[in-house]
Amino acid sequence: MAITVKFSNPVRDWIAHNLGRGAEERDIVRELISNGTQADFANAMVSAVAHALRHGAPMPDDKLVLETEAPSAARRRLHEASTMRVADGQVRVLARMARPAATLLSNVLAEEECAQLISAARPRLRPSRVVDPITGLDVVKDHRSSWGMFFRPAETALIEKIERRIARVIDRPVEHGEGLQILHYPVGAESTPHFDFLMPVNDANRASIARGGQRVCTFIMYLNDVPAGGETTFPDAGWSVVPQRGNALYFEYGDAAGHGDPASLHAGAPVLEGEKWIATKWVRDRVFVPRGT
Ligand SMILES: O=C(O)CCC(=O)C(=O)O
Ligand SMILES: [Fe+2]
Repeated sequence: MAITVKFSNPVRDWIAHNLGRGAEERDIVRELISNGTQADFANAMVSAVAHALRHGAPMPDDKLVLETEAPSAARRRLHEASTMRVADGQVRVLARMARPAATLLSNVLAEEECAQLISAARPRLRPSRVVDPITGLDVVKDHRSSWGMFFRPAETALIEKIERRIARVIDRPVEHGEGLQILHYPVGAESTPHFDFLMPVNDANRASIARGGQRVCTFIMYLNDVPAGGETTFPDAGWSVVPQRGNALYFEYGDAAGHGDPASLHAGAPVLEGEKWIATKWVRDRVFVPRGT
């Protein structure tokens, strides 16, 4: 069974125009969502136009036919036990979510490890860059932006130890992980709604997918307590996770056919008081080869 949604031609042309300028699909989806389009539809509209452009197929005209069957929800891979033994401790499961498939964990990082990650990252932080959905250019946003840096895989003994622990918890090979990213959000900074999976609409994303396949899951570790704000929110699911030092949020979005789950749309809410530090590990379908190696 399928449903038909109205898809006005000016919106279609606006999407095609931005794809043609090299804007990322996820940024165009985000822009549509912030203008009131439901996430599933925004995703479907942008995919339909991108598909037509890529294959020289006719553009959708005035309407879009969607299969009513929901994209298969990512299968939750974390096992059912309430605790998981790792080399140097025990990770505890606090909560689970069916869609997006997600698990909230505590006792993932020790207080000392959080402090060490922050002090190793601090001198290497750079303003986070985003792709402008209109121009497709990589730009530093404004004062609301976060600051970030990447560690190389296994860069130090501490990073290697944490990467092995994550691999054990999520039951995927350590080699499938991208380098660990540290993000720092000062007061007022946020991360607007986005998907973590990569849309193969520009050269950078296609090259990235070629270096390890699609992203399939995300593991966010909270390095400090945030006095107010800074939750990781899932607008479609109506769920938000409060940052607490040492906890981690795991969520999945890859299905067997390599499609991202639209329910995995997420954001970092503005920090209202204090600051927020997180460490994120994005995990690929295959062995990830870092750029320039
Ligand atoms: O800041 C957050 O809580 C979300 C971060 C995020 O979306 C990411 O690292 O991919
Ligand atoms: Fe994200």
